[in-house]
Amino acid sequence: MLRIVDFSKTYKGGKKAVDGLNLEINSGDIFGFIGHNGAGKTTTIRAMAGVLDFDEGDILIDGISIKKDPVKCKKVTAYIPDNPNLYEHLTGIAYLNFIGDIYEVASSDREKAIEKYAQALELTANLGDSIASYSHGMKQKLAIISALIHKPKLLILDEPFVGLDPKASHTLKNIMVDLCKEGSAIFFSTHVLEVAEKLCNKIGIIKGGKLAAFGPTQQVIGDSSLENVFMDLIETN
Ligand SMILES: Nc1ncnc2c1ncn2[C@@H]1O[C@H](COP(=O)(O)OP(=O)(O)OP(=O)(O)O)[C@@H](O)[C@H]1O
Repeated sequence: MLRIVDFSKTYKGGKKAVDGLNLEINSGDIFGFIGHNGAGKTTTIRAMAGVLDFDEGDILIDGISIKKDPVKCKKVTAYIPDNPNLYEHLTGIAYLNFIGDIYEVASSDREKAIEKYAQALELTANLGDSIASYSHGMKQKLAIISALIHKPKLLILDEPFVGLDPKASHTLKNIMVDLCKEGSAIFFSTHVLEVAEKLCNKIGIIKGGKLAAFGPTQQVIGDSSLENVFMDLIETN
C-alpha cells in the first residue's frame, strides 16, 4: 500500500531532514513512526501526503508515485496534520460535505459515515455550529471524521492523540483497528510509546533523518519495551 524508496529531503538552506529512507507498509498494517523532536517524521509524512516536494527517491501509494500522479494518490489517501487547518467560517457539517464533494462520495455513503463517526466521537450535536467556535479537540475530531468519509486505503496521521480527551483517544484507536481490519493501512507518528507498542503491528524508529529500526513490533521490541529500545537507540551514536 505504501512504499518509500530511498527518500531524502533537503530543505532550502541545506538542512537534510530525511536521509535515504526505505520502508513498506501493507494493507491491514498499523504502523507507528517514532522519533525524537526534529528526527524527520513530519517531513516524511508531508512528502507522503503530497504537500511537500522532494527530489531524491520516491514514494508509492497503492503502486502509484506521489511525484508522477499526486491526484491519484490523494484520492486513496487521507492525511490529518498535527494542527489541522480547517475552514473556520464553515459549520462542521458544511465542511464535511465540502470534503465529501471533493472526494465525490455518494450522499448516502457520506451521511452514513458522518453519522457513524460523529456519534462515535460525540460531535453530532456540534455539527451545525461554526468551526470557529470549536475547541482544539473538537477541530481535531472534525478533521478525523473528514478523513474517514471516503474510506481511505491509506490513512496518515501526524500525532493524532495530542489534544484528544481519553475517551476520544480510545474511540480513535478502535476506529483505526476497525479500518485496518477492513483492509486500509495506517501510518501515524507519535511520541506516546505505550500507545504505539499496544496499537501497532509494525514500528519504525527514525533518528537524525535515518531509519534506525523497522519491522514487526514484536521483532523491534524483543524481550524489552519500546521505551527501552527507543532510549537505547537514541543514546547510542
Ligand atoms: N520548512 C523547513 N525549513 C528548514 N528546515 C526544516 C523545515 N521543516 C523542518 N525542518 C528541519 O527538518 C528537521 C526534521 O523536522 P521534522 O518536522 O520533520 O521533525 P519531526 O520528527 O516531525 O519533529 P517533532 O517531533 O518535533 O514534530 C528538523 O531539523 C527541522 O528543523
